[in-house]
Amino acid sequence: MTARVHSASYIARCSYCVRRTSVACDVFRPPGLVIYRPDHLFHRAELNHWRRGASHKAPNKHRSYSLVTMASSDDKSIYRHQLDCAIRAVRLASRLCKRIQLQLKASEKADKSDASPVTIADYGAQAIVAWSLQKDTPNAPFSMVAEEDSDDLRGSEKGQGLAKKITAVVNEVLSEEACAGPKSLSQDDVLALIDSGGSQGGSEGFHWVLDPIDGTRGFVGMRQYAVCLGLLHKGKVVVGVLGCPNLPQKRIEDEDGVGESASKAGTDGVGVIFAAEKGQGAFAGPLSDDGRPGERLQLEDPQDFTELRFMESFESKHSDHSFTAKLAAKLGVTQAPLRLDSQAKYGALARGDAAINLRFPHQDYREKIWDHVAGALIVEEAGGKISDASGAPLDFGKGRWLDLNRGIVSATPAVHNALLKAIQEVDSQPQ
Ligand SMILES: Nc1ncnc2c1ncn2[C@@H]1O[C@H](COP(=O)(O)O)[C@@H](O)[C@H]1OP(=O)(O)O
Ligand SMILES: [Mg+2]
Repeated sequence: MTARVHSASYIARCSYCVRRTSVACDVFRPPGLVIYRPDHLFHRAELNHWRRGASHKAPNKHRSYSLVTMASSDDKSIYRHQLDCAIRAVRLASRLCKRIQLQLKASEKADKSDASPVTIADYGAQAIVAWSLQKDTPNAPFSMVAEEDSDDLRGSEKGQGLAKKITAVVNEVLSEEACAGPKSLSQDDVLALIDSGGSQGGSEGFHWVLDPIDGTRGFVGMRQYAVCLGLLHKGKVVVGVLGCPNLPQKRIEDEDGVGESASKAGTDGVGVIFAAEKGQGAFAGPLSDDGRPGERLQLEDPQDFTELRFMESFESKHSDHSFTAKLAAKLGVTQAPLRLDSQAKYGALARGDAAINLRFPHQDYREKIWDHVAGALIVEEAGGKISDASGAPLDFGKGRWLDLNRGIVSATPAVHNALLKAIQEVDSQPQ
């Protein structure tokens, strides 16, 4: 279909390698569809600049071309680059979390009711993700909707003491990173990085969405937790990454596979990263490897609903276990539920450890977008479905909150349909 194919090169800043570089414009198809080499993606601001007018010149003297519009294939190239940035950020933050959890585990005298280790890990992971994303996209406008802010770290003596410890551990982790350079971050740098997560999000533009440690109770309890990072574009999730340092790399057969798993973190077979890009599938792989995870995930509906298993929160305070038991009975499910903390459940669903993930918080709990953005895309890209309890899609473009009917259900497609029906039936039963 291509009328004529030109090839050209010009100088631009490549946001992949961050250097000024001569880049081939491999294919140019009138009336203006431009496809860039996938390994050299341009900074968004430059793309926008080119986008604005109907007839911009390529940014050097070599040749001029009419870059009329960037087709959606270019958005996809941006997503691919952002996915790589997100994977790097999540791996780095997971390393920080793992380090703190193992210290907590090793300390005989650790006071498990002391909230400071998880606090340090939470803030530290947020700072590291912000640092890594900003480093990888140096000229892009940066917007991040994240759970933490530094208010509690600035005023009191205790807060300042925590800020000092957070800064130390962030620098410790960065000092092992070749790309971090020799300069360490000051306490003010770290607090500013934490506060860069204060965006309100919305349905326009790009927004990173971060839960630095999802499942804080799982983290303290040495069970499951996840570093969860997603990217919204025009209110839709286009990139999702979950770092699950304590999740077995093999499918979980029963709860014994995930009990107190912190001691196994970092050992062979433990620690998984899930990654998905809109329209390009979901993948899983070892958290300790480099690069994109390689195992493609593809969900299939089970033949026999009685054989399937559902997942729910480990904490009964977070999801109504008695309601989910009624739903399971309605579907004819006989297996005991798999109870896991955090969005690790979405990853486990996407790779087929269980066919359903149910979340029915108690009344008055208001969901936040960072608790579902990354996991939702991973489930959908693996071929699953996610919605609220009425079947409505989740709208992540309304700000920091996720307002919905009640509950969030995700499952393989046919099971999801059956679930929505079962919810209606259980709801209409006399109490
Ligand atoms: N009362 C609550 N009801 C429902 N979810 C809650 C409640 N309190 C905290 N959460 C959130 O539930 C998520 C964990 O769910 P699960 O138990 O399924 O792993 C976490 O994001 C946690 O928030 P936070 O991240 O602030 O700890
Ligand atoms: Mg959370």
